[in-house]
Amino acid sequence: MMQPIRIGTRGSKLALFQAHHIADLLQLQGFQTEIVVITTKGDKILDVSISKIGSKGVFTEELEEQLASGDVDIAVHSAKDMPSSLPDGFELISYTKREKVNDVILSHREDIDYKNPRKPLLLGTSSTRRVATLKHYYPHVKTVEVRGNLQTRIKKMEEGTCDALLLAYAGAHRMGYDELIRHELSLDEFTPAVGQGSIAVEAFETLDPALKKQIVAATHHTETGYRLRAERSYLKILEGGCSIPVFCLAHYRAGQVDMSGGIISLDGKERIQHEVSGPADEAEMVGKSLAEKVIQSGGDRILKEIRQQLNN
Ligand SMILES: NCc1[nH]cc(CCC(=O)O)c1CC(=O)O
Repeated sequence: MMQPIRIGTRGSKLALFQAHHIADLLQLQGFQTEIVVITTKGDKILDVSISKIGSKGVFTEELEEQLASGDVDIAVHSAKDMPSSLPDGFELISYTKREKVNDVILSHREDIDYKNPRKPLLLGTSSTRRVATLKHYYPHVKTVEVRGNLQTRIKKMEEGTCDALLLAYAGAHRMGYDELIRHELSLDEFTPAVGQGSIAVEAFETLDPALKKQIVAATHHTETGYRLRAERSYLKILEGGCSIPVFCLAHYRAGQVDMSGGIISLDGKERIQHEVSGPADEAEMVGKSLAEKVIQSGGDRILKEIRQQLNN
């Protein structure tokens, strides 16, 4: 009998949900699966903001060690959490069908009105993109850093740390918190982070090519793939780790990718955004052309300033 496909994942509820989703897709094609939980540095360090630890690899390093040693066949991640370049030999081989990509406001309270400057509001988030975007469009909204997994964040909100949380719809939905969603934020203002809403499968170069092909066939969503390739190519040039507020969203339409994306200064004062379109089978080129447009119109200066501010 064939060995089960060993799926490496972090142990958070969201990560396990995502790993089980991949397992389900593989089982539908007749594969046996086994889920292997791996603890990463990022799971252990809870008291320091990720933008200060340096985002690179804190949630992926241990998973990649086990991929390289062959202890697991694939690793499953939120596509959004994956750096734009992976270490040598590693590859994102598939992306699942993308969830709704919006950010949402989650709260037990029903009277959350983020648009009204006369209503004080304290939003919990730990994303520099979301904080800067709020400062830009809704400067009256106060923010407080709330870290940890979704369950921890909700607990902190219940303890009074904040009135509401600003999160990705995808995570809130996967964790079953739909009934707490009070607002779905517009994609024009809160353009999501690259890859938001899709689950990525990572493999090492030693994975058997025939098996790899079957895993891709079982888990990959072609349109999402074009969108994410375009967005990740944009991210690669902007070198935006998750601490740098770059944003980008690609849509797929009749063989084309249409992209909108940019960068926002940490204080929210400057926001650059551009749009590009191009053939989906040249998604990387399209992402690159968007990056060049953003860089040339002042994005390089904003990026430099952000790097300096984060290093202080
Ligand atoms: N930054 C953490 C993270 N990574 C992926 C998700 C949600 C799921 C997704 O976007 O695919 C979240 C939570 C959030 O941003 O609110």
